[in-house]
Amino acid sequence: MEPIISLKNITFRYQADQVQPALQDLSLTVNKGEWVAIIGHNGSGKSTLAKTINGLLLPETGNISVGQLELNEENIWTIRKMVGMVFQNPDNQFVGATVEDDVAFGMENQGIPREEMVPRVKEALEQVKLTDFAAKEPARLSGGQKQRVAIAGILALRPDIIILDEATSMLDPEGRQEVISILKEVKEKYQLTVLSITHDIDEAANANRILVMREGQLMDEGTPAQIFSQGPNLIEKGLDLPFPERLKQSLEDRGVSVPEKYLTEEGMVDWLWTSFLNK
Ligand SMILES: Nc1ncnc2c1ncn2[C@@H]1O[C@H](COP(=O)(O)OP(=O)(O)OP(=O)(O)O)[C@@H](O)[C@H]1O
Repeated sequence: MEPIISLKNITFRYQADQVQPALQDLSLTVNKGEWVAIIGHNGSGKSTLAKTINGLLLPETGNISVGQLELNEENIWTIRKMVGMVFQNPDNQFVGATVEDDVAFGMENQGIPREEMVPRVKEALEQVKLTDFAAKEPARLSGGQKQRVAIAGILALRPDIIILDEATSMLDPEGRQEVISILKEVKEKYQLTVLSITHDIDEAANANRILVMREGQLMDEGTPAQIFSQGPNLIEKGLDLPFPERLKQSLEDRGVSVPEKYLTEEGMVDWLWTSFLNK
């Protein structure tokens, strides 16, 4: 496995006299092609972490590497090109008068020639399934469509890493699913590394690994199955319980003995089927 993001002993304070740093001696590695979800309560340092990775915030101690580069003032712009960020509020991310202008905006900023921009906008819109919306005003789109436009704008810049900072938290369930399914597709197609900060169980379930933050530090990490099987403790860690786990608890409360291992929804249906319905 090849590390693509590496943080070593990062401490960050917003004010010099802040007693509890936003990030405290934090070390972590994300491998190329991995999807890592970061969960944790409000204020645990997740957004701060995301902003240190592309140099929006500079830590007071520690080292950050992205790809082969150690983040410093000289290569901060190279690193920003490697890392695309999607933020929480879809309405704060628009600059273009139409969807295609918006997707092209980042490329204009990078001075990419027009003849290259045009096919890239087309491809990016195809990828997020919004080709028919190219000439529409962004304000007319749903929340999920707006976040897909934001993703298209990033894809057009050909990044190596996409960081989503609660990018699905303001969306309705349908919009959330749209965004998650697009992300899965583009991650595979472009071999991207994905870092998603989320409270949403479905989004976290797609990760290869979940990191749990508390008070600026990592307090736990594991596969989704390992983390989800912690049951009610998950709520403490900033996630809602997955449906099969909630169902297991209700059954247990009613005296039904349930498997200890984590069950996906499919696994739960199989188990219910074989345990009860066949009897
Ligand atoms: N601009 C700021 N100025 C001062 N303190 C800040 C600022 N932004 C965040 N903090 C503080 O830094 C700590 C970490 O905040 P951060 O936003 O990284 O947490 P988070 O886990 O992303 O929370 P949320 O889920 O609410 O976004 C918190 O104590 C927060 O109050």
